[in-house]
Amino acid sequence: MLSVKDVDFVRDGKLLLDGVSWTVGAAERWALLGPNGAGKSTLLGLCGAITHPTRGTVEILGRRLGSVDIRVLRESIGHVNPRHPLRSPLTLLQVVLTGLTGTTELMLRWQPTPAQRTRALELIDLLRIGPRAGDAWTTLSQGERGRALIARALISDPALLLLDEPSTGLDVAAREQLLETLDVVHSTHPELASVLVTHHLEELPTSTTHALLLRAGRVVALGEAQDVLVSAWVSQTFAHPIAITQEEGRWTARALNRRPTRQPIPPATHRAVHGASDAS
Ligand SMILES: Nc1ncnc2c1ncn2[C@@H]1O[C@H](COP(=O)(O)OP(=O)(O)OP(=O)(O)O)[C@@H](O)[C@H]1O
Repeated sequence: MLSVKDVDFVRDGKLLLDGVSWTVGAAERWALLGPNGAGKSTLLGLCGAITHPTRGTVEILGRRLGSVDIRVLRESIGHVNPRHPLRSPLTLLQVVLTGLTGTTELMLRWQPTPAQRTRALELIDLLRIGPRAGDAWTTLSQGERGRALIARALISDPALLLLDEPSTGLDVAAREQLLETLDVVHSTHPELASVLVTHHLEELPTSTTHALLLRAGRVVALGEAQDVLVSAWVSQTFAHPIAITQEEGRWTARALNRRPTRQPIPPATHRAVHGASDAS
C-alpha cells in the first residue's frame, strides 16, 4: 500500500523528516504518534501525495511519487482532514459526494449517478449520521462533520485511508462513538489500510494493528502495536516517563513525575478534609 524509503523532507532550510523508512501493507491499521512538531502531518502529506520528499522515495499503491499523475493517485487515497476548508452552504450528502470529484465544492455541471447517490447514502448510514443527510454543513456538530468526512473519504472506495487527528475537538462520548465507527469501517472494509495520526493513545481504535512513533522527524520505533505502544518507546518518543496500559484493546497513557515529590493538597481537598474533621 505504501513504501517510504530513506526519506528526508526539508522546508525553509529545516529538516522536518530525517531518514524515514516505513512500509504499510494491505489491511494494516497504523497509528502515527508523536509530540507536537514531530513531523506527523508532514509524513501524512507525503502518504497522501500532497507533497514530495526532498530525498528518498515514496511509493503509494505501487506507484512512485514524482513519476505518476498525482491526481490519479489521490483518487485511490481517502484523506480525512478535520479542518475541511468548505465555504459554500452544501448539505452533508453533497459534501460526501464531493469525495467522488476530489474537490471541496460541488463541481459545476457535475451530477452524481443514482448509484453514486445510493452509495453515498449507504455510507452516511454506516457512519450513523443518516438522519442528518439533508442538513446544511454549517449546522452539523464537529462529531457529525468528522463522520461525514470519513464517508466522503470512503466513497471513492480507496485502498488507503489517512486520518489526521480525527478526534480533534470531540467530547468524550463523541470520541468513543467515532472510534467505534472506525472499528465498524474496518470490519466492513477488511482490505483497507489506514494511517491515523494522533498525540493521544486514548484516541486509537481497537482495530489498530501497527504503530509508528516519531520524534523530531525521526522514527523512534515502528512495528506491531503491542510491541511499540509500550512505556519504554512511548516515554522515549515524548521525552518524558509515561506508563502505558492496555485493556480490552484500548490504550491508556499516564505521565509519571520525573522525580517523586509530595503532592501539595489542592485547596478544595484541603477544605473537605477540614470539613470532615470539624464535623467529627
Ligand atoms: N512549510 C514549513 N516550513 C518550515 N517549517 C515547517 C513547515 N511546515 C511545518 N513546519 C515545521 O515542521 C515541524 C513538523 O510539523 P508537523 O505539522 O508535521 O508536525 P506534527 O507532528 O503534525 O505536529 P502537531 O502534532 O503539532 O500537529 C514543525 O516544527 C513545524 O513548525
